[in-house]
Amino acid sequence: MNEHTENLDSDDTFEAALQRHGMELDEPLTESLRQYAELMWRYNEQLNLTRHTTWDLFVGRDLRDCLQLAHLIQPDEVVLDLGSGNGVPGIPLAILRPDIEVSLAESVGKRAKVLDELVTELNLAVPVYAARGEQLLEDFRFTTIVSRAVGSLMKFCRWVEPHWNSFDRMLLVKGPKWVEERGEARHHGSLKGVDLRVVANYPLGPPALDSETAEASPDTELADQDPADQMSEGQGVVLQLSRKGRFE
Ligand SMILES: C[S@@+](CC[C@H](N)C(=O)[O-])C[C@H]1O[C@@H](n2cnc3c(N)ncnc32)[C@H](O)[C@@H]1O
Repeated sequence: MNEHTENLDSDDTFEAALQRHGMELDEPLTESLRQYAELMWRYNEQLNLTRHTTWDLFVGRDLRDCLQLAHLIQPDEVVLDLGSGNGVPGIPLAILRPDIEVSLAESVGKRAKVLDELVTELNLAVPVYAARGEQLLEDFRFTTIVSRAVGSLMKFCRWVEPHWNSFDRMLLVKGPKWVEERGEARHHGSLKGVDLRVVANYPLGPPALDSETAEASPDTELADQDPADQMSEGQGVVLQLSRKGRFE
């Protein structure tokens, strides 16, 4: 057991955490999500993937963000999780919404390999690409790109700028710093021609904490860049970015 798993509270249960956070899920979904978290925690012993190693953190941070996204996606959508890392939000989204197609893009090979093993063990039809998400847009089309804790708004706008024909919209999970990021992106002209809307707004802070933006660096262990490092009170948001006049 390493430092990232030793906090596991064996007295806590998934069901109790769901109840504390006011979430109700059907039994088959609960079982699949439990299996995902437990598998991810097992891989976490070899490769630091997350610091969310309690049911409270898994439910209050990871699942909370994924449920917000799950409500925003239309039936039959084709979704790319860009910068999937430990599988959030893509894997829970694929479990919560079996009617949509989800793919994962992860630029660091060893993390992509773990994601591949996770989806295989979970029996999910979810392709995993060991690639930069924006490069995938050269060959594939998606209706929605989802992402959490991968890069600033400005960075995302720059990555996808040449590829707007390859997707309809992005749904980015952000913490309270999104306002600063919007200022930076506007300052650099990155939001020109982009329609930016807040499509979900939900409280952060105990017991449901934040999924703040962490800059992704391939050289850094994933758990060291974990959104939990930047916990703060306030509102979590899902931002929708689309090309002006092209997505209603
Ligand atoms: C901080 S982790 C976030 C993981 C997960 N999305 C979450 O919310 O917990 C960011 C991940 O994005 C990956 N990444 C960064 N830029 C990427 C890109 N352009 N395409 C694909 N993966 C990328 C990094 O390797 C890292 O695994």
